[in-house]
Parts: sequence; structure tokens; C-alpha cells
Amino acid sequence: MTTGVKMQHASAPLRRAGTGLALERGEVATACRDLYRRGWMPGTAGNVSVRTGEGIVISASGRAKGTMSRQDTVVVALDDGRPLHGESERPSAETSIHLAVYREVPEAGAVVHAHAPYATTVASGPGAAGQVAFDDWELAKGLGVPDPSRVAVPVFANRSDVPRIAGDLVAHLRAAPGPAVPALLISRHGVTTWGRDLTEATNRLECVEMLCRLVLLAGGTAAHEQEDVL
Ligand SMILES: CSC[C@@H](O)[C@@H](O)C(=O)COP(=O)(O)O
Ligand SMILES: [Zn+2]
Repeated sequence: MTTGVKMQHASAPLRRAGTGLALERGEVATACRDLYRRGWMPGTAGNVSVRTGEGIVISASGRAKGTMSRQDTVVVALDDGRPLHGESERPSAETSIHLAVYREVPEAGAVVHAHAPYATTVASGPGAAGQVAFDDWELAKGLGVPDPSRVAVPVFANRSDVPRIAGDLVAHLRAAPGPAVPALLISRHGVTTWGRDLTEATNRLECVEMLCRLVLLAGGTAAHEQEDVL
């Protein structure tokens, strides 16, 4: 994963002046390509970011995720999302959601958004009003929550005004008691997860996608009645 990054040694700077952060840019691009290969970022769908000392590095908007390179990333400020390095690329259309996570969850170091099919299907079903609860699924432990025996992932309405989705997320995170479940679903759209780094955020994405797949295989109900606890 870091092979291309190592090539960006200080003696071989990026061609564009003042762009910096080659390691983080490379990580974001690599994650996009990997998730594209899994079929979770079809076409230009999906976006990835990591927190940096000065803000975040995020995928540029509208780029084909299967051929992402470091140049297809933008560094933006944490407070208002303004590009910090004078780059002309537009940051992801979903930058406001990424920024909401970083602002509300101090330990979040990476955010991944994908159009993974099973998660999107579960988020769009009639039983997914407000949240999808995963009860007594072993794999829920992969989300790193204190009580994996019942994990409720919030489901937000899809809106063309993306900052409104970010606003819904902020309201949810502030209202939720205890540590937040590091995932959200957007109805008829996709799934977003976060973690301390890209590895953790991506692992959690895999867990949510597989949990949703298992739920569908089990008959379409995320929650069920059972005495046993994990
Ligand atoms: C292929 S359309 C998908 C977009 O509308 C959006 O949901 C998405 O995931 C990618 O947006 P982007 O602005 O490229 O980060
Ligand atoms: Zn999307």
C-alpha cells in the first residue's frame, strides 16, 4: 500500500507546487482504488479522507475511484472546508459529512464513504426508518463499540443538499448517549464509517457491509429476539 508513497521522497516532490502531504494523499488514493476493486465505489461514487495536522486530505469530487492518484486529492480546513493549498480540484461533494465526523469525534482519523450494495439495500428497506439495529451478530464486535450485542446504526434520508445530511449527523451524534457507533447509513445512497486510521475505518466498512449481507441472507431483519448475549 505504501509502495507508491515511498516513491514520493523529499528529493522527488510532487510536480504541483505547495501540495505536500504525499503520504496521506497516497493513502487516500490507494483506499479508493481498493474499494473500487471490491465493487463498493462504482464509477465516481464514494469518497475517502484522513485527518492531518492542518485539516483533512479528501478525495477530489467526481474522480473515477478505480484510477485515483495522489493528484486526485485536496487538502481542506477542518473548520469550513476551504482548500488550504490553493488547489483547483473541488473536494468531495460529501466533504461536509467528513468534516462533521472529525469535528464531533476527536479520535476519528479517517472516514470512508462507499456505495456498498448490501448496506445500501438494507438502508433503503421499509424496516430502516431512523436506524438499523444489529442484534446478537458476532461480527458487530468489529465496530469496536462497548456493547456489540446491540448495535444501532443511524439511517439518514438522502438529500441533494449534503450539508443537511451532515447537520442530521451532528444532531444525532450530540444526542446519542455514550460513544458513537462509528457508522452511518444514507437511504438509497450508501454507507460511511470512520476509525482512528484508514485501516480501521475500512475494516468497519467491511463489517457493516457483511452485517447487512447477513441480515439479508437471514431474511431481511436486522434485529431479532434472543436471550443469549455476546
Ligand atoms: C456517482 S454519483 C455519487 C455522488 O453523488 C456521491 O454520492 C459520491 O459518493 C461521490 O461524490 P464525490 O463528490 O465524487 O466524492
Ligand atoms: Zn455517495
